[in-house]
Amino acid sequence: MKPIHPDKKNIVLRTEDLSIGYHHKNNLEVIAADINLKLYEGELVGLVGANGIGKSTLLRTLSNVQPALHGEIYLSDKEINSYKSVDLASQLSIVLTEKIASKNITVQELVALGRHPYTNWIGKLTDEDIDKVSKAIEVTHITEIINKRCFELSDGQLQKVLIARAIAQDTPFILLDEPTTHLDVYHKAYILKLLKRLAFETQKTILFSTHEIDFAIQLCDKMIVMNTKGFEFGRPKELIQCRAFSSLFPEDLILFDAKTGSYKVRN
Ligand SMILES: Nc1ncnc2c1ncn2[C@@H]1O[C@H](COP(=O)(O)OP(=O)(O)OP(=O)(O)O)[C@@H](O)[C@H]1O
Repeated sequence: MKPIHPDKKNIVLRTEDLSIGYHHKNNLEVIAADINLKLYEGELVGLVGANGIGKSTLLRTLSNVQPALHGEIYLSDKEINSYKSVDLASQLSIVLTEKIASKNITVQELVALGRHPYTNWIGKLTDEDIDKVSKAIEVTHITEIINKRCFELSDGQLQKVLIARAIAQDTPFILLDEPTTHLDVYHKAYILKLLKRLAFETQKTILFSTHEIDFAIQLCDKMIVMNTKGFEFGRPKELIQCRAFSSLFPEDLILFDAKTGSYKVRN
């Protein structure tokens, strides 16, 4: 597939003056403010930042799991709060690091749950649903484990199955919270390359949070770097040039090496 010229791509997610955070009794805890983002179709976007900086809070707010403190979120040009939940599920899929409620179901059944927004009230799958489930299983390379029950899976296998469920859901926008936690270095790269391929081949917009900053720099089209002063958004090369990664952590222990795009421990 040929890459589409950026000017011809549609905006899938847009935020206007978004503030995220929490209500504590009479106080507001603002985690980040003035977030103005535009994510286009076909982009793989990595969200990075130190522990507790607000990555999960941002992902939960963008997926309408928790309310924004201020500002607007537009998904496919429609304000996110104005979607009925079944319509939102056809626009947006979320992969969280949550435990599966019923681990007794098979991999095939779990992936098929991704078709839930499109099935009738008894959940009967049409030929199109079955086709989408098969394709999701194929692209995530989980064919060999489809009959396993979810409690039998390793963390890495389960992670791939949850991604397959999101692919079967076939939404223009996919959000993933730390999809590579618990994976070995090979499978971290495998999952991130799979997301990259998906964004490119299916023109979906994929936003994921990660602590694998060096992999994200190598693979992402754009990145969001959250820090204590706010956030920076752009192509990895531009972010390296404006020293966004250098100021991410205190420099007493580790230093960002702009040449290799990775952190080095100070001697
Ligand atoms: N449900 C909650 N109620 C109140 N405060 C919360 C809640 N969840 C998270 N926070 C606070 O919001 C801030 C951001 O947390 P968040 O989980 O978004 O960070 P994160 O960047 O995803 O962290 P990590 O990399 O450690 O997963 C933290 O100070 C956290 O204590």
